[in-house]
Formats: sequence, structure tokens, C-alpha cells
Amino acid sequence: MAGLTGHPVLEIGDKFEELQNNIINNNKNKEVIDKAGLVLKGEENSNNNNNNQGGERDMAPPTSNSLHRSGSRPQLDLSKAAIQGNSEERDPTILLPNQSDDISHFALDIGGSLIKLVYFSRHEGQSIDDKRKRTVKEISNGSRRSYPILGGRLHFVKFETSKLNECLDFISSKQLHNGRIDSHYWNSESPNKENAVIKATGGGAYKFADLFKERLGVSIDKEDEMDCLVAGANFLLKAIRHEAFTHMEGHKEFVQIDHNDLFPYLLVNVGSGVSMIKVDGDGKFQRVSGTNVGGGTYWGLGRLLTKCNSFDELLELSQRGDNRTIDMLVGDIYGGMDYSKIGLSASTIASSFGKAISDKKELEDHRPEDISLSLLRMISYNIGQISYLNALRFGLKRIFFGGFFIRGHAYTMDTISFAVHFWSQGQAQAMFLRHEGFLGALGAFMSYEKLGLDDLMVHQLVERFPMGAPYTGGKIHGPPLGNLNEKISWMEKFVLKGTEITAPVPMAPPGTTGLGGFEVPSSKGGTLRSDASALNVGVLHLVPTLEVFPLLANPKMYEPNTIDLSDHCELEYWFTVLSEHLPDLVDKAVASEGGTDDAKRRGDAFARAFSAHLARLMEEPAAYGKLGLANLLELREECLREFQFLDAYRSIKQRENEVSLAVLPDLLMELDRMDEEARLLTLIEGVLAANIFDWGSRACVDLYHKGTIIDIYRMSRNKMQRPWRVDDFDLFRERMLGSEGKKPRPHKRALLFVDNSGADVVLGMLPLARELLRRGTEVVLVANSLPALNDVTAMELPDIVAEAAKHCDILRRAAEAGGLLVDAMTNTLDGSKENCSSVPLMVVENGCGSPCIDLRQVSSELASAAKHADLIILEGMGRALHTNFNARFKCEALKLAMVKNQRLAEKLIKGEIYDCVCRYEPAS
Ligand SMILES: CC(C)(COP(=O)(O)O)[C@@H](O)C(=O)NCCC(=O)O
Ligand SMILES: [Mn+2]
Repeated sequence: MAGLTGHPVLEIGDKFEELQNNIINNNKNKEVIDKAGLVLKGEENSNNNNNNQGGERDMAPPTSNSLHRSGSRPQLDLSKAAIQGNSEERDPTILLPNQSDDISHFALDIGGSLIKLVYFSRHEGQSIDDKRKRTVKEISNGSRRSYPILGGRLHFVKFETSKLNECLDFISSKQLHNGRIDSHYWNSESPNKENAVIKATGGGAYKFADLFKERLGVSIDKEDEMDCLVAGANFLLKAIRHEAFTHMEGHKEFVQIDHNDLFPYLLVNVGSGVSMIKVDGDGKFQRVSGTNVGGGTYWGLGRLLTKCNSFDELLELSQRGDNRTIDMLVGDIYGGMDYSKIGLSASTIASSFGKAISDKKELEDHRPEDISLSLLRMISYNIGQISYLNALRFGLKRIFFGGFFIRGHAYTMDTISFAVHFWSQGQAQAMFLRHEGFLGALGAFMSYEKLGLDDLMVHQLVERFPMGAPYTGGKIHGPPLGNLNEKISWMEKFVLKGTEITAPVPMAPPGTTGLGGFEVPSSKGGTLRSDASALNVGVLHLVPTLEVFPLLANPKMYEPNTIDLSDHCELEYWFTVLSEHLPDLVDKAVASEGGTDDAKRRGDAFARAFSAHLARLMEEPAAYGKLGLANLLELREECLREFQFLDAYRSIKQRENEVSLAVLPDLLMELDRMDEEARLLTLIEGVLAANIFDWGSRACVDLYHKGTIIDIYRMSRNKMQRPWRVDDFDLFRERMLGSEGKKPRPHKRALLFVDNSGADVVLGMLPLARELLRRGTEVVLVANSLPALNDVTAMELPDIVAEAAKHCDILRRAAEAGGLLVDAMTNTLDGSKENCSSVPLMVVENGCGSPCIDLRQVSSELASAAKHADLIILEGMGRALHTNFNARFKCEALKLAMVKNQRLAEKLIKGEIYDCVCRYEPAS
């Protein structure tokens, strides 16, 4: 029988169909292997939940339940922790001076029609029993930053001002006002609830102050509206990556703003009236102009002329309008001709409402739809034009528009953009903000002293979209959902609504809305929904511990996603892949929680929630910001966690780890019999081959249902014939082993971004790590902070390494040197810390809970480990292909993956499914 490494090699060129056939044939031996517990039992595992009752939980690693529930980021800052008072007393209070208190905090912008509420909540904290954290050695020369640190979230909620009581109930049910705001962290002066003060802006801050006192017992500290607007806008533009976007001819594009090059800009707030503010810095601004023709004008005149009952109704009417019946166009004056000499097309509005003079029509003879559209265009153009003139006056290139008039309305944004573009001849750009409705409330929130928010950087904020996002985005908030049960009921209730959302809403083809290339939008009523551009506002997770990966060659140009889902075909394809994968995933998730009725209910709610996200994004791909495949894959994991599926693949991972660890000694023996050159090739082959164990790939899951781990592993190895589709192995070999007898210096430290559990890490990456250690290179295994599919986590790795170390001296000494084997050491008979002369093997968490990795936001632990690294190895489709395929690094990089998706293989490497990528890149 061939060895584990596949040597001697089977015939070259056999196709993977053959592999599948082999697997099917091998199934004849299945029973025997079954008894040895080596079969994957995919089918049984996924469908036969009852057999798993309780068992799944028992097999769970003891630590996985202690992970906190919704964020993938750490929470407590224990640095400088001290016991307060008498340390002899039972359960003394421990002061954590660097940790935020258990506080909630909020601020309001109470406008004429809407109340905007921004509130802060701390991550639910639970202690994590992470062996790695107790034992891991200091991995950088400087002191490793105390870790984890403060975490919290900013939530954005809206209420109708006419339903103020709903807002008060919300605050009360969440206890936002309840004394907690008076924490030292927030530096509020008042120590008790009676004197609690909340920050608010907008007219309602004056109007409703007494009501707040009466109902909640809090006083309102009124903040200047303009100050708040500017503070809110500055924060968003500096801290949120995909905050600003352009909107032209129905097409939305996010704009990357360099926060060092933000000022000066013009902020145009279109409320009832319009303010134009030149912003030069934080707190540095001047209201340079304005116009009394604004949102109030549209609404006021519109109400008089159309008898509409609400602003939204008026906007809705405009969708079906044709302004040509009432506006005087250039063509009306010039007998249907363009006035080309001065660059005006026949369809340009020469005079808003101009036709009303000459026609013999009375008000009732005009359609309200046409009046509304004509008004909307008149006011939007006017605002765009005056804004541009002011930008010109002060030499400002960027103009950001916000305020209740905009409210994500596609046509309004298109019209304003057109005006700015037209008058500036393309020199100035109108931009809009995803959180535009919350500028004032955010600003009020920021006015609490010593909040520290101003210091937060883009990479320390993670926006997440909870289950309600597809339904409530851009709309008025529903009741607060306290617990998981409420969430599930809510999902169940919204099934109907969900099916409504699932039907994609057709978008207007580009180029149909507006003047001169912007045709008169008479047909738009049926195709462009008024809120087609309504953007969802997620929850902002503030994670000060996150850092930009220091080895990125050009962080500003870095784009993690290889696959851009703004291409609709691409989105449709991945939408289908993820939708089809859902039933299997739900089965695994439910089984992982013991297959109970409660787990089934949660599984159902998860499937609904994730489908709703997918449907929302199909309808509006930019609804959650710029969308890439990595975002979708992460959203799925977050959604699982939201329904408390903390590790859906836990038992599969464990079984695969056990089987792989059982054959590891044989593999190491085989490797040790080889010479250096053959061994290096076999090791890289081993990584590529074992990457086949990916429970996120449809094709692979089909394979597992037909064979054993070891069968598949062997077959996969035997397929490893070079040249691979992307094959830089010779370059890498030369760097490692040299040529013409010259021995190159070994790497100082290698970061190995590991991927899947089981064979992937045990038979692929660990032997490669061992080889590097043997050559004197320190190795840092970089693994997920939270589970994602069958990826191995940083918390699981020490046990795996300890098990492997039992069979291998190199690994044992390195793991000891890296502090990974403290428990094992104390268990040795003589307790001696013999021979720790080895270079260390360490484990760090990467800060994410996704199959992909965005290197702009990694754990401080990883950032710190990276400082001394001169080689990084990224493994797997998620980390090396979907993300980071095009990333360039300051040090050498090796990207290794098997492509387990036909379409990706064709698109990315012009190859076939199961082709391999071995990309080696010297330092950039
Ligand atoms: C989720 C994954 C990126 C995980 O791959 P890995 O990083 O483990 O190699 C990959 O399985 C994937 O892209 N799956 C979806 C495509 C499919 O089912 O074909
Ligand atoms: Mn994976």
C-alpha cells in the first residue's frame, strides 16, 4: 500500500472523477474502517440528529461555550487590575482602571419628524478559559499589550417624533438611562440617577425636556445642532470605511476617504432649511451659506399643492410623476430643439413650473405626481447648484450632503449629483453618507467628555448587521428585542415579510433619471423603488484592540476581497451557492447543539435570518457598504452566532483531529526518511492535498459523504502532480534550500495562517511548521479567534499541538519553548524543563471569526507577533484566494490553497476544480 505521502506515486494525470470512483470503491471497505471510527459519516452526522442528543455537546471542547456571543472580539482589560479595599474579604471588588464600566450610554437628536437615538452597549463579557492565553510566551521583545481590552457597540435607532412614547419605552426597557451613565469612564459629574443628564440636540431637546424628566427622571443637556452635525460627520468620515458614496444615474459607489486628507470640505445639511458649513477640522467650522429653499419647502409646498399627508407619501408620488407636463423645458421654447450653442439639451428644465403660466390648467388639472416630481427636481437642483457655488467660493472639492430631505432617496441623490456635476463640469463631486440621518445624534453622543471616540481609527470599528437589518434598515425601529427567544419569535413572525423581501426589486437601468443623459424619468415609477437606495445601518462594534497588520506593503491600497460582488453575475452565483449550502449548514448547526427542539427552532430562525440578509443584498448589494465575498461568508458566521450556534462543526472537527493525529507519527516517519529536497516538496504537497478538507465547499462535502478521511487524503495526495496551476515552488525551494551548494539563511520567524481542522492542520501545516522549526525558524501559528465552518481556532490549537508533540521531539521542544506545553511539562515525572533550547512554536489568534481574513483588522496579538516575521504563509481558499490573493507584503509570502470551486478555478487561475495554487512572492 502507498504510504501516507502518496509515494510511490500513482499514475500521473488521472482526473478527480477517478478519485471519486476510488472513493466509492473504497467504500466497500467502509465497514471495516467504520469500526475503527475513521469514517466521516457526513450523512449520519447531518441528518440523524436524535442520535446525537447530548453527545455533540459532550464532545465539545470545554472552552467553546465560554466564548461571548455576538462579537468576534475580546473584551476585558485586566491591566493594572487591583483589589479595592480589604483583600482578605470574600469576593472583594476588583478595580479594572483600564476597562470600561458596565455602562450603557445614549444621546438623542429630536427632530420635527424623527427621533434619532445613538446608544452604546458594552460587549457581554465572560471570562474565557484560554490555555493559550495563560501560557503563551511573550512573543515580541516589547511587552505584549495587555489583552483583551475594552469593547462596546454603538447602535442606531429611529422613532417617529409623533410616537415619542415608543422612544421612551425603548430607553426604559433597555435601561439606557438608569444611572449607569454616571460612570467614571464617561466622566459624568452626577453620581445618581436623579441628577442624570443626557445629551440631546434638535428642537425636541427643548420641547420635550420636561417629559424626559417626568418619565425617565433625566435632565436633557442641550447641544448645539451645528456642533453636533459637524462632530458626527467628522467621526463617520474618519472612522467608517464605507461611509461616503457617490450616487449618479442610479449607480452608487463608495468612496475611500483618506482621513488625513479630509479637510476642508463642505457639509450641506438639508433639513427644513439648508445650512452650508465649511468644515476645516474637528470643532473647526463656519456656516458659510444656506438657503431657505429646503426640505420644508418641498414638504410645505407639496402638501398645499397635492394634499399629501406625509413627506414620504409626497416622495412616493414623485416616483410616478412626469415633470414635463408642468416644467418648461428648453425644447418647449426652442420648438423641440436643443439649444446646443450654450450646451442645453431640449429636455433641460428651462423654468420649473414654467408651463403652468401658459397652460390654461388649474391646480386640479395637474396630476399630484407631476407636481411632486417637479418640486423635487426644482429644490434638489437648486440645492446642488448653490452648494457647488459655495464650494467654488472656498475652493472645496468635496461636498457631503445630509439631512432629513435626502433620506437615502435615490432620485433626490441623483438630482443633486447631477446639478453638482453639471455646474462644476465634473470638477466637484456630491457625496452622501450612509449614516446621514444620525449625524446630529452621533455628534450629541460625542459631546460626552472623555468618551475617547474621537481617537478611534477606522480599523478599530467593525460594522455588523444583526438579523433585523434586512427588515428595519433605514426604517423606523421596531420594539427592542431582549433575548434570543424574542428574536426567534420575531423571525417567525416575519416569515411573510421575508418572502416579500425575497422577491428582488428590479432596479432602473442606469442613465434613465435626469437631465441631459438624465432623461425625464417618466417610466421610472414602476422600476425604481423610492427607497431602492435605502441603506441599512448596522451596529458599530468599537474594538480598540484591533490593528492593521503591520506587514501589509501598502495598507491604503489594500483590498482584502478578490471577488467584488458589485458585479451582479458574481453576486447571483455566490447567492445561489450560499443559499444551497444552507440546509446542510442548518443540519450541522442543529446537530452541534444536540438536535433538540430548541436547537431546531434556532436553526430555522437562523436560516430565515440569513436568507433575508441574502435577499436584501441581492436587491441592493451596497446596502451594508461595499460588498465582497468575504463579507458574505463572515455575515453567515455572525448570523449563526446570533442564534447561539457557537461552533456548528465542533464534532466533525474533533473527529477529524483524532483521526489525523493517529496517522501523524507514520507521516513524520515517512518524511524523515526523505532527503531535504524531496521532503520540502512533499510537505508543500501535503498542505495543498490536505486543504481538501473543507466543509464550506459543496463539492468537497459531496466527496466526504463517500469516503473516509484517510482515503480522501491519500487520493488527494496522489493527485498532487506538478506543475500546479500556479506553481512558484521552485522559487520557494531555492529560497529555502539554496542553489549550487549555497545555503541561504533561514527565516527568523514565520507566521503560518492555518485553515481547517483535521488533516489540513495536523497532516499539512504542522509538519511544515516542524520543518521550519528544524531549520531554526520561529513559528507562529495564526488561527481564528472564533469558529468558522471547520476552521481550527486558536483556542483549540494548543491541545492539538500537545497531542502531536507526544510523537515528535522537534514539536515538543518548540512548543515548550513557546510556552504551549506548560500543563504537559508540569505533568512530566521529573518536572524538569529539559532542553528548551529550541526556537519557539507559538499560537496567536487572528481576531476574526470568518473563513476569510481582512488584514486591516487583526488582533493586537497577531500584529505584535508580526513585527519580527520575515515569512508569512497563508493557507486555504478563504485566506489565500477569496481574500489576500492580490495582497502584497513587506516580507516574503507563500500562498497555498486547493481551489474547491469550479467557477473560482476558472475565473482566478483559468483552471479546474481541485487545481492548486502555490504562489511565492518575495518581499515587496
Ligand atoms: C468557505 C471556503 C472559503 C472555505 O475554504 P477554505 O478556506 O477552508 O479552503 C470555501 O469552502 C468556499 O468558498 N466555499 C463556497 C464555494 C462552494 O461551495 O463551492
Ligand atoms: Mn477553512
